[in-house]
Amino acid sequence: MTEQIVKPEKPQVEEREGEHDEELRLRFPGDRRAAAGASMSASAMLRRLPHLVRRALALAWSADRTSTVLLLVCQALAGVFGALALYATTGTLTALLVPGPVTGHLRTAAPSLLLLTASAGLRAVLGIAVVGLSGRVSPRITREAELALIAAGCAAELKAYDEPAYNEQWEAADRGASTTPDLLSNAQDVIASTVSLAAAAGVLATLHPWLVPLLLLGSVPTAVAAVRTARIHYLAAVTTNEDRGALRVYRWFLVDKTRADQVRSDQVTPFLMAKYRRAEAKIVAATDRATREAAKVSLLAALGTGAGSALIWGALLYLVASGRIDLAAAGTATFALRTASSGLQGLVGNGARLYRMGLYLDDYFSFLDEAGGHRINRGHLVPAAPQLVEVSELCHSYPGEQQEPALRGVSMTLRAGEMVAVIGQNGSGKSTLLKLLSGLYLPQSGRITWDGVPVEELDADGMWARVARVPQEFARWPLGAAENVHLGHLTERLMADVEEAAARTGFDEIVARLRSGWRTLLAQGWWGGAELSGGGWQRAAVARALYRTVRSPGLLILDEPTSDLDPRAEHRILHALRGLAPGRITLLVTHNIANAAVADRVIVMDKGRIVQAGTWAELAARPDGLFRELLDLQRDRAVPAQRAAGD
Ligand SMILES: Nc1ncnc2c1ncn2[C@@H]1O[C@H](COP(=O)(O)OP(=O)(O)OP(=O)(O)O)[C@@H](O)[C@H]1O
Repeated sequence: MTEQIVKPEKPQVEEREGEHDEELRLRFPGDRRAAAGASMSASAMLRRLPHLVRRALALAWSADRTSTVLLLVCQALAGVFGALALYATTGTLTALLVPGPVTGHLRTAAPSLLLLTASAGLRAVLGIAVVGLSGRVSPRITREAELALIAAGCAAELKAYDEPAYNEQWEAADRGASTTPDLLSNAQDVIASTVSLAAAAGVLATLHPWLVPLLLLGSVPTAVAAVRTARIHYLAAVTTNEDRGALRVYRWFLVDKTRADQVRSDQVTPFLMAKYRRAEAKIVAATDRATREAAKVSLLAALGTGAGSALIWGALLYLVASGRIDLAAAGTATFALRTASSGLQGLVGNGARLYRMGLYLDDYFSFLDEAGGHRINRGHLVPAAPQLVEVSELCHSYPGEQQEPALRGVSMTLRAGEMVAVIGQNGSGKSTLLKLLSGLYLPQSGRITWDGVPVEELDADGMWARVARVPQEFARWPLGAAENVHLGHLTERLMADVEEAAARTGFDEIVARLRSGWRTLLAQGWWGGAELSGGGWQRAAVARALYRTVRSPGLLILDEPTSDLDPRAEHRILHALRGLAPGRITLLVTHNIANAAVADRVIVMDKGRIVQAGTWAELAARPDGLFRELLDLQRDRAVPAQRAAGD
């Protein structure tokens, strides 16, 4: 009998938005930033601009001094030659437009013509130099801005990442960083337009005193509209922050290698794509709204500008008709007016762009200064490896209305040479406790002291230098096998220490099977890269912590370090931990109650509290309590059917 092959149906996607269809929200709320942007008036921005331009110049300076100086010089000279060319043009026109034989006029106009040709030529050459130098400086500024942003991000306290506001500030700063090189070129354009406008206005002023005020009056609608539309677009960008953040997250989850298998086997693509489309639709709607609003403003401005033009050309006609200026002067004025209005338009357009960039850059530089208000700012005492760590009444809550406190009044004492196992159900606060003991979070209430000194008074880097840890979700660094162990912390016996740490976890056996051994890049998908098994990566993570103990850290903190390991590898690591225990404080979180027996003491956590403590044997001997319950459950492997059969 043959089985019929049925074409599988495409998975149906729930398109409806309901209570079970949550969108990514509130992680990137843009409302507060939008309010801040909306309240930043053009005059306030005008006051801040010199400061922002100075900082952008400082970035350019640190990126490439020579090119920055050359760029500024070339830009200034181009402006000067532009102005000279304009004066020479008006001189030429004045000489040519007077009545009489043209040959005579040509002779009179010759010096102006010569000046015009030379100035225009030099300006063109300088313009090319400016483009070339900008092309050189811009990518360097981008890199410099990016590095400064990354450094500021790394200088923030870990708790910042739990705050939605921090993510919002990071997003805004990231966008600001990408506008830094544009700010410089835009500032140059503003300078160039100003020079050209000033030159043309100078010419107009000599022809008749009315012309300049009229010209400026006529440009008011364009200027107001330019600033308003800049703000409209900025606000549209800011209020769609969370949706753009969501797009990035969906995109990343859909295309990243680490989840590629689940994307396929769970057939999640249509579902996430639908969410992607919904987020994108919101951005498009906001952008369309902004475009419509901006178009209305521009239309009104165009009407105003038209009226302004009519006014100035009417005034010029009146001046000629009433004999206040002659025909030659009128010709010159026409030319100067065209130059002036194109300079003015450039000034207004670039000024408005500068204003908009200023809003973004303000976000960027504020983040650099404060790391989103979370810059690490602790004491300066550099600690030695602690002999005694005391914890008293420690509490910790993560931000968010949904969150119960993760730790509620934890007290404990840890002594050098002691190994303590921490067990408890999921969410009982074990990892949070380890993060506080590692100095990654500071106590919100209660105290942690190292040899009597509160952790707030210790230098953060000095503290972390004393800690070796295996986090629950350890990094799979896209680095070489040896680099994955030493992470750039080089010891005198570098490879011997790396190999020794690896031998304690069995990572050495895995490396021995790699074609390029310790030099193998652990990043599949890159040339020469290799991928490890889950257990292989965990062995590397534990080897990394053990390598750090070579530099004698005082705390060895391991959060489920053997969860992915086979029994042989697990046994080897527990054995190694026991061997390393003298001389340091070792903390081991494990869900395998049997493994906790390697520790001198076991503490049991429940709902953020320590509910039991003692040696493994003492706790196991008690007839009740959470430890006993968890142990019994772990030992009970008879499924109900087997039990029934045994009855
Ligand atoms: N970064 C975070 N932001 C918000 N809440 C968090 C964060 N990390 C942990 N929590 C919450 O804090 C509580 C304690 O979490 P923790 O990870 O410390 O528990 P745990 O005992 O290590 O759990 P598990 O055994 O599942 O690893 C949980 O309710 C968890 O949802």
